Amino acid sequence: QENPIVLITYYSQSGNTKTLAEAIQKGAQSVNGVEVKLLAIEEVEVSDLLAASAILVGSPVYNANIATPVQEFINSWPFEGRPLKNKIGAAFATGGGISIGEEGVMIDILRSMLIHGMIVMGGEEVESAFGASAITGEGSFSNEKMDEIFLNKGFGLGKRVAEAVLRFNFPEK
Ligand SMILES: Cc1cc2nc3c(=O)[nH]c(=O)nc-3n(C[C@H](O)[C@H](O)[C@H](O)COP(=O)(O)O)c2cc1C
Repeated sequence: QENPIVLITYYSQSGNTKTLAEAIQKGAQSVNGVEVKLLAIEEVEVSDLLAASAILVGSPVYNANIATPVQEFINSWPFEGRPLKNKIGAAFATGGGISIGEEGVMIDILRSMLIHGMIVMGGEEVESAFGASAITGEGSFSNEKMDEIFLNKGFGLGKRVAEAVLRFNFPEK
């Protein structure tokens, strides 16, 4: 039998959300028994969504909201018959500044997932309760390299989602 698939997908203009997605990928890959796929949203086919047992979606914060291409991507998901029901869902986001949008963006993503009947979850620690988020442009977090604190949140989210997939092992609809 093939391993269940964890799909990590993101939109990223300047690379930050992709970097966080890669940390999530490492966390998911640290769990034996799952296949991990990392794709930009524009590369995702409906078949990728249907084949996945878990879907993690990441967006940059744009004017305190989810980036439009990410919302359009989610709006394109198949809904008739609710084929994404019972898949595990999680969110991640990067924002330039502290407390100017990332939490809202993650909640927006989780809300859309709930409409699809997905089972949503957050990260490992209370600091990633809504998902993994990173600040990329304020104070000491404006470095070229993403701060370790955020990469660890990403790793923890990926690991937790992969473990949940194995634990629940939802039957395919
Ligand atoms: C049009 C636009 C609007 C933005 N608005 C916000 C905002 O409201 N709050 C915030 O924290 N960051 C904001 N940012 C900063 C981005 O969220 C941040 O740089 C993010 O890490 C970019 O992700 P990326 O490198 O994956 O494209 C904005 C960036 C752009 C381009």
